[in-house]
Amino acid sequence: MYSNPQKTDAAAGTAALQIRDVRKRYGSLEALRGVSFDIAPGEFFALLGPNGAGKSTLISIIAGLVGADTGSVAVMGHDTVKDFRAARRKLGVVPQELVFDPFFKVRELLRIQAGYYGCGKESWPWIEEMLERLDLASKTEVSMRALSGGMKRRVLIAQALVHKPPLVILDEPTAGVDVELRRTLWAFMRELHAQGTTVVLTTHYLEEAQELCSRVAILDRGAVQVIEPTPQLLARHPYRFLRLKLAGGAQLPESLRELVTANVEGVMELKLETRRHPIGAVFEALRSAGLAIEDVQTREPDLEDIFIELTGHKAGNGR
Ligand SMILES: Nc1ncnc2c1ncn2[C@@H]1O[C@H](COP(=O)(O)OP(=O)(O)OP(=O)(O)O)[C@@H](O)[C@H]1O
Repeated sequence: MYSNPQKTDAAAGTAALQIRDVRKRYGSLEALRGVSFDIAPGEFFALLGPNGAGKSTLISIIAGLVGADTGSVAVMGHDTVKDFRAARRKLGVVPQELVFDPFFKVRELLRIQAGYYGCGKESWPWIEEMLERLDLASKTEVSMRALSGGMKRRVLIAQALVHKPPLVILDEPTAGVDVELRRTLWAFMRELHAQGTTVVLTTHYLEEAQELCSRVAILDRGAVQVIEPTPQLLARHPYRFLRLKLAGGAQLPESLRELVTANVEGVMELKLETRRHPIGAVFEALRSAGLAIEDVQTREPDLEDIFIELTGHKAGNGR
């Protein structure tokens, strides 16, 4: 079983991840402009942002793969530069890119990876458990180069977890993967989280972040725009959406047209600010214009709406 990796660190009150004023330039481009935040042990945290926001740069700095120009990062209290080895042992990163050694077989690769962290045969039962859980049991003797993209991603996930790190960072783990792997991965991560693992996730699928993560940071142009518990972020926007289809394909009265945010085959979506446009007033305007409603639905704003409002970008999964 996966023993609780968090107990000692949580008891000591140490942040799982502490980021202090991290800056990074690539030539004239400021990829990170002074990023600071903490993640507490046991959080399921979403790091979101449009393309180019700086998420992967920040993750590479946390993993010690890229150096920050200034600032510091500590994983479970271990500085990622001064105390690199200890910090690295506390961290598992599932990278966005499929990077692997093509010649190793799956089980062999995982055992070697465990060895890098100083874990010997005592880690083998955990490796076998992960092979089962990630549906890799039939691939243990297959070499990496012969695996499909989805299977390679499963191995990368196992590779990141091989030393049972208390902090796991997943960089776009579900980009381009099938529904089955997505389900397997989230069930597995939820279980590890329930046992004490701190999880940080970047994703363009905001419904995943909304469902899984208790707190969200939105990074944009190298800076943290917002960092809040998910329910608070969802609740602070005083509007809702009304989807309407009018009988006979009729058009809306002039006074309501400015509220339309989408119109697909006669189904219109209106964004209603709760105070300025009470729903009753919309129905009243339709009734006095002699218009009949064929279908109606309301929808609360979700993380995707809030992301668009804050960054001016779609997160990437469309709707
Ligand atoms: N090695 C590099 N050399 C030069 N510029 C880089 C390098 N790595 C990243 N950048 C630039 O830094 C900015 C931040 O990139 P980064 O990959 O961190 O963003 P991201 O939020 O992870 O984006 P995505 O969601 O597309 O992965 C981008 O403008 C990118 O082009």
